Amino acid sequence: MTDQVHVFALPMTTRFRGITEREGLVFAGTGGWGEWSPFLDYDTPEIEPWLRCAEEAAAGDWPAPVRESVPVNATVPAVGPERAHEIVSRSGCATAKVKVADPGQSLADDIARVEAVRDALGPTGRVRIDVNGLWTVDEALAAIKVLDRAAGGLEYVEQPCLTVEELAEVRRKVNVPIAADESIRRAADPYRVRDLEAADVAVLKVQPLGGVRACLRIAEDIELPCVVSSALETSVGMAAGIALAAALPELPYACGLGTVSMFHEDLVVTSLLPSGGVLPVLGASPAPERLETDPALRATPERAAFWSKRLADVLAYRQNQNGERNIRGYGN
Ligand SMILES: O=C(O)CCC(=O)C1=CC=C[C@@H](O)[C@@H]1C(=O)O
Ligand SMILES: [Mg+2]
Repeated sequence: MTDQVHVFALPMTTRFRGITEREGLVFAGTGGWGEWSPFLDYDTPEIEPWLRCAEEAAAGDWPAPVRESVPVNATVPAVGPERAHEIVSRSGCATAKVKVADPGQSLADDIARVEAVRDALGPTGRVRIDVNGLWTVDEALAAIKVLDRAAGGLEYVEQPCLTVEELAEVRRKVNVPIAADESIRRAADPYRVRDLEAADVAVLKVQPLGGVRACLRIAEDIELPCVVSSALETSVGMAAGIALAAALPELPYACGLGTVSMFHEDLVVTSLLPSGGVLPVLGASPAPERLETDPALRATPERAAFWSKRLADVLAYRQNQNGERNIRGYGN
């Protein structure tokens, strides 16, 4: 791996998505820096679009923004009510997304967390929940009713169940809007959500879905209001999510792009952390300056070797698929 590709490992302030450390790699291109940081449990075919997003950023090939800042929601992991209240109060955001249905936790834990978030936001704030597909339809119908009351009204429920068919059934039976996340970014056909009338909102994550331009095409074709959400990127990769939120013709929801706050350290000196509930739109992704000054942010040689092989595997997969061997716009 040449010296323009750096593997990072950042400790997180709290467990989220089952991890407490975030790994990935960044590489320089002619127009900026790309971050390629697919989750470790994703296989080779699924992580290829993540690389296309990083290549687009490194090439500086983002479409023009239509706004200068984007509204951001606070993100509340499956923590206790006191910590949840603190996260939201400190965020400066008027919207909060609350993780619920975390394995090993109870509905009572979720109720307490959601009630604390409502208390922190006040009556005009917006509360959404994210289930990551972990409820059955019956569990969803019961839990949504209870959590809608606990929240003083939910803005929407993200991915209450695993399948598109289950989302559609829940949507027909509840009065709370349904947002589709995994049913879009992990689906062979992201438009089944539209075809089965399974959601009211489409969640777009720029890395899993292959970049800003790819997401704009999905947004145009899926015929649903869209919200942008991160894949827990550092500030280098977060710039791409902001670029997507900045380029969407309509942006009716605060975006889940405040997750750099989950890292103890960041790759850039001026982290992309929301101020007053918004993030500024950047023309290009920022350079990971701190990798030069703080070697502790770099991954171990063993992990760097893991990521080097992961990159080689996805490039070999790409070659088998369509004959391209190198990172687009960047020779190895
Ligand atoms: O949308 C947000 O508020 C933050 C991002 C977020 O919730 C997620 C990021 C990546 C994977 C998941 O853990 C989760 C999600 O499902 O949206
Ligand atoms: Mg989600």
